[in-house]
Amino acid sequence: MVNYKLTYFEVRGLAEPTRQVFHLAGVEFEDVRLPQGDKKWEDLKTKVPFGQLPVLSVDGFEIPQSAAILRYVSRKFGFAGKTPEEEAWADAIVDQFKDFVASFRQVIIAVRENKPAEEIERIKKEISDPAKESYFKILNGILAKSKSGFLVGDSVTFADLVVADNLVTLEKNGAFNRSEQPKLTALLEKVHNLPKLRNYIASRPDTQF
Ligand SMILES: N[C@@H](CCC(=O)N[C@@H](CS)C(=O)NCC(=O)O)C(=O)O
Repeated sequence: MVNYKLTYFEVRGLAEPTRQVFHLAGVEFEDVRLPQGDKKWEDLKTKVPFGQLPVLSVDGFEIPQSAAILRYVSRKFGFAGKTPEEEAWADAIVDQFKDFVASFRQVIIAVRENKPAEEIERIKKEISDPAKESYFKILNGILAKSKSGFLVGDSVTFADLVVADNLVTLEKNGAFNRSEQPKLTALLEKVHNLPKLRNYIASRPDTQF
């Protein structure tokens, strides 16, 4: 049996879609969640391939970078799309998600740097709000044409997991309102009600990110 160990911090963040692929596939893995500020991290940081987490160890072979890890497990367990074209669409949606997240990073940095509230509001209005509008429009357009209710093809892919988990984060941080987004809400609920995910979602640690 292959030994999988996924190491990350005590949040959903960049590791959550990969955790969900393991649950969907019914494949056992060690889900290591280091508490923020854990002293172990100082030492581990010098040892992991790119000095950051998440890292997936596969029988001791370490893979860094969350997107590479997620694609690797999704391909291996059948959640990457059923054809090269579906795989390309799953990748495209995740790339679009990354563009959107980049717009939010500026708000997070401004908050961290204790920038005045007006400055944070300005960044939101000029960068994050239009980016969210465009991202939601793209996703709604895809879902309007989807027969399955999933973003790609007729079954769940890692693109659905990435988008759904980000909707959770947006909702927890006041940037996603279910009553305003029926299609995205249906996607989120569809993913969370997948029989192999339902129990995990209900029992996982509740975190802001
Ligand atoms: N592009 C990388 C980013 C990884 C990253 O930023 N990891 C953060 C946690 S979300 C980290 O390891 N922070 C601790 C540090 O840099 O010391 C990925 O997607 O895996």
